[in-house]
Amino acid sequence: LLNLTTNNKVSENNKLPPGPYTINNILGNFIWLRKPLAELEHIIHELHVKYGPIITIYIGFRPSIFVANRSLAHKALVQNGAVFADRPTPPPTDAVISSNQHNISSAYYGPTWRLFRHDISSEIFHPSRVKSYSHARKWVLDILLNRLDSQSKSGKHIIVNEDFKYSMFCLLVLVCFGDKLEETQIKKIEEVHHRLLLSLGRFNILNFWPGIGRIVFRKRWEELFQIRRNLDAVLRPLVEARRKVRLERQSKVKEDKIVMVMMSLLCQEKWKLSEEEMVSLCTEFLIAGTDTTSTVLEWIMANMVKYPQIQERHFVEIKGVVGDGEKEVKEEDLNKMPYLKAVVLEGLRRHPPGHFVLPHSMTEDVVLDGHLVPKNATLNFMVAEMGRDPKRFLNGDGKGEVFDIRGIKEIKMMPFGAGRRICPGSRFAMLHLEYFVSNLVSNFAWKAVDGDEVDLSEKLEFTVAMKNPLKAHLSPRLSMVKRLFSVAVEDYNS
Ligand code: HEM
Repeated sequence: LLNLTTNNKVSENNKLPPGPYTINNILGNFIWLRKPLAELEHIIHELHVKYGPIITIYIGFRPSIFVANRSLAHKALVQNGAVFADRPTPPPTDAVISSNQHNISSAYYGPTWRLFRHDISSEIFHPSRVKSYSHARKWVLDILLNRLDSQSKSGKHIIVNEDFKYSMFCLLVLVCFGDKLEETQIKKIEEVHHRLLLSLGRFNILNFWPGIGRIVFRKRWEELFQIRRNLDAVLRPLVEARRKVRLERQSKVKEDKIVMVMMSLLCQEKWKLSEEEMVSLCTEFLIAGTDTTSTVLEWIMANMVKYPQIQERHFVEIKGVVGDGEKEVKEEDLNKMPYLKAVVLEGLRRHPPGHFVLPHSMTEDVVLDGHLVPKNATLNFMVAEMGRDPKRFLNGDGKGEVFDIRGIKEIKMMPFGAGRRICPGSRFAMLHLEYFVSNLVSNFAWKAVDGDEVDLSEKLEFTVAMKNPLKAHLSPRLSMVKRLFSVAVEDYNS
């Protein structure tokens, strides 16, 4: 019925979207596999200019189709969401970390994915639940402000990216395990995840002819298994401890409902997870949420430093909402700040942490824009390119319609993806971005380092990060009373 009504029916006339390689050749595959991702993005852009908004290349042994057009993305992901919501079989190295697709991002579009996704959306990312982690956000904000404050006292500039990453990581650890862990414990968990992220690129080659690769690249495989063992070693004790707490609390169901965190969810009988699988889901949660959010935070603050008028306008907005003398911007204040929301959206539009979404695949052969999109292909979307449309997100008076980041009616940009596989943490991430940006501006005046302009060039790490990390001078903001007092003291002294 869907095929008939949307004209997606495959006929013999439908061919793969155009592209440079129409036959699946081994040499071609190898060339693509050896290209760094950043270079690949540039080449795919050039191919779109030459062949149009939907193209095919061969990466690995199957056709890879790329879409660069927002309305085509909407047609696929939103209007025909179910057909385009599958994931390709992950490469063998991914299976080691994801415990054979026992996580949300790599699971096929089927009952396991539906169960994970439904529960995590309703129990962890539901607006009321997201609100209930406000104590965690305040705790982490205080850690971050204290770190920045003590560094700012030295009078030297600060490089903030490690502090941002650490804060986001602490926040997610708290939402994952429900306890304030010791700093040494958090550091250990962070270290193994960091090591995993750093090594991911090196493991790509293992997926090319994995059979032979197991012999030729024996040491690198061993390195991957060692990372998996390290993850197990730091996370399993926490998983076991949480399981115990849950057993002890079984008679007090209500209490457990209040402290619903990721681990409570994983321990549910219906999920039937082994400890190894729980570790994989925790790792996915921590990895998916940390670098993505902290990178965008750094990009937004970099723009605030480079364009002081944006920082000033937001500071005036803060003063209009929280009042003088009050430094903390509370979560309930955020909805009264349309300019802040526009700044965060603009940050996501210009600097999405992923320039592509995760690879999609199709549940059946289907037609998109007159082209065949076969079941065995992978499909991806040019997120960064789509966002470079020069539209802005603030309506004239700042009080108009709220911008829909999920792109249900129309996709204007898609930093979180769109449709059924849209990032389930998008609301959570947006709240964190707004809360941290606003409090960072409210507590400190951010200034560029003399002679060292903010450089907005990009570098591909796990996310697309700043090539030259943000450096800034931070000076604590004073309230009006304190400001008048310090001027009076200065006058008196002089
Ligand atoms: C600024 C922050 C973030 C950005 C820009 C972002 C972006 C994305 C994107 C582009 C996808 C792929 C969508 C697709 O394949 O079509 C995704 C998937 C996902 N994200 Fe996020 N994300 C962010 C934060 C988070 C956070 C905080 C979490 C959780 C703690 C999270 C968890 C996930 C998961 C589990 C998936 C897989 C969804 C699925 O396959 O069904 N993300 N995200």
